[in-house]
Amino acid sequence: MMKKIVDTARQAFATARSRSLDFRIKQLQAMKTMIIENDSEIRKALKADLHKSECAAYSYEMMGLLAEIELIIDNLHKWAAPQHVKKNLTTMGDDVYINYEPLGVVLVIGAWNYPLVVVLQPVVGAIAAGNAVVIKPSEVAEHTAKLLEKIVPRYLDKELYPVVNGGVPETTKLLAERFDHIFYTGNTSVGKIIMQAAAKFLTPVTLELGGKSPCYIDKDCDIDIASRRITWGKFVNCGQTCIAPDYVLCDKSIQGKLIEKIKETLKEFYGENPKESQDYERIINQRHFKRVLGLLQGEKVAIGGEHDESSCYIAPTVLIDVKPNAKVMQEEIFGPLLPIITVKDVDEAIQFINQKEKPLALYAFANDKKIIKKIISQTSSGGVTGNDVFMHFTVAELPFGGVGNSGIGAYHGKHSFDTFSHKRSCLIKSLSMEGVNKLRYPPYTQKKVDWAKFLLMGKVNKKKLGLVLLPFVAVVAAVILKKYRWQLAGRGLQLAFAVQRLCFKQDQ
Ligand SMILES: NC(=O)c1ccc[n+]([C@@H]2O[C@H](COP(=O)([O-])OP(=O)(O)OC[C@H]3O[C@@H](n4cnc5c(N)ncnc54)[C@H](O)[C@@H]3O)[C@@H](O)[C@H]2O)c1
Ligand SMILES: CCCCCCCCCCCCC/C=C/C=O
Repeated sequence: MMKKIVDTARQAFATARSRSLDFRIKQLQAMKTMIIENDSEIRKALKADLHKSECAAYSYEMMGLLAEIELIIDNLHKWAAPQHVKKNLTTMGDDVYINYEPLGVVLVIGAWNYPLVVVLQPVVGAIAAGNAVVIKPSEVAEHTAKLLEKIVPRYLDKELYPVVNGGVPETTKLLAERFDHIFYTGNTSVGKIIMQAAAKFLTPVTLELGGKSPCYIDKDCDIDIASRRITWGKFVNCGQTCIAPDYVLCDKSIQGKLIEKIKETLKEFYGENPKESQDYERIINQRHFKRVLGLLQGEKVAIGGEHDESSCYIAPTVLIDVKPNAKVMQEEIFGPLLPIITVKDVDEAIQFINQKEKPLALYAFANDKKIIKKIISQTSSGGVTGNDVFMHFTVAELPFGGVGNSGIGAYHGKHSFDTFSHKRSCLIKSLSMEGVNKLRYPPYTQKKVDWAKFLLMGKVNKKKLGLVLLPFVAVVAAVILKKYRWQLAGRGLQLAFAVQRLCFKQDQ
């Protein structure tokens, strides 16, 4: 069955219909219509999967997706146009450019935490670049997965963009097929399985993974503001956000104030009892509920800790005086627990961060921007936001992706288009002016080497410079005199090559 789906997509790609820019734009417009016309079904599915409110479903998933589609539609002609490049003296008369080409049949595998946007946003980039795309939503967010299987074929080309649902056995079968690119979003362990499967066919991969994103708070900082921003980023979607601040590093002297402010903010955001708030999500399933709860064991709870297995509810929870070797510090939390670890200064924080795998995001709060710049220059992470959380993710011009254990490659906006395109180097020469090529043909002489150095590397023999420069100056002048540009440019080039031939004759 998987073979048939992939073969059909490949045959559809071979018809070349996905290469037409008009076709790509129509498919992207159809996806936009799909989101708008199925607005309420999408919100219902996200509510059923993660208890997302209608507003959160729109602002954290649909809005970003619609913005991405619009950005790509508006820019596609510009991005897909051949990109002419700087030439050297031997290729001056040639057509030299980068051609953006689709890769072929791409597999997009999504995760469950933002199950609409993390599946469809890469698909938007892959369609924009002209590919066929096999879409594999996460089975863990089953309502959204089923909805996508139902609505995508109603709006998009069924052969080019099939949706495949299923769990590990189905995905394993899918991975046995040959793809031209695999774009995977999910955890690092499965990322390794994806890469192994891709290696069999030398298929390139983009791996959008996770990790423990640190958050440093300098003691010279507006704790009130920092606490509000961190509370938002940590507890939105019940902590199940790839770029959520995983843990806080701060001076012991500010720990008390931080807790007090987070407590106040939680009350403001979610009321006295977050369980009753429309805006507080749930853990995706019992397996993850048990996993997150297991990380609480033995820790000192300063805020929260309440939980209810039947509804997969875990209250926003803050842990204090957490030891660096605690269980909660050994894996990405991906739930509403915020451990605070005290450090004596920024250097100790940097050392702490650098002892761990490179995270997907890094946050630093400080009044003094130099401290933030110091952390940026002495650590590594997929992305950084200073004095806030998440915001680098929202800028389409910034590539979004990890580094090291947090991922390979990046996407968003033009970066998505690039990820799913092959940049093909193209050079088209005229069949005339063969004389110029003499220097590359044997028998070789030192003179020929000198000429090659001049023409390809710009290394100049000063004696000949004046003689050779003259005709090229003519070419430049011709370009300036637009009216006669082509005739004069042609004459100038002929003259330039004639002079070169003459020089050769003298040299031989
Ligand atoms: N970088 C990002 O953009 C981003 C976004 C969202 C989530 N994440 C990360 O994803 C993780 C959470 O997602 P998850 O991994 O629990 O999601 P998940 O369980 O939904 O798995 C992701 C996908 O991998 C597939 N899969 C699972 N096991 C597999 C196997 N053995 N072989 C082949 N395919 C398999 C699933 O079917 C699913 O489609 C976190 O680490 C989070 O940080 C990263
Ligand atoms: C009314 C609320 C508007 C808030 C908009 C902020 C958007 C922030 C986007 C964060 C989305 C994170 C998606 C993450 C994927 C990884 O897990």
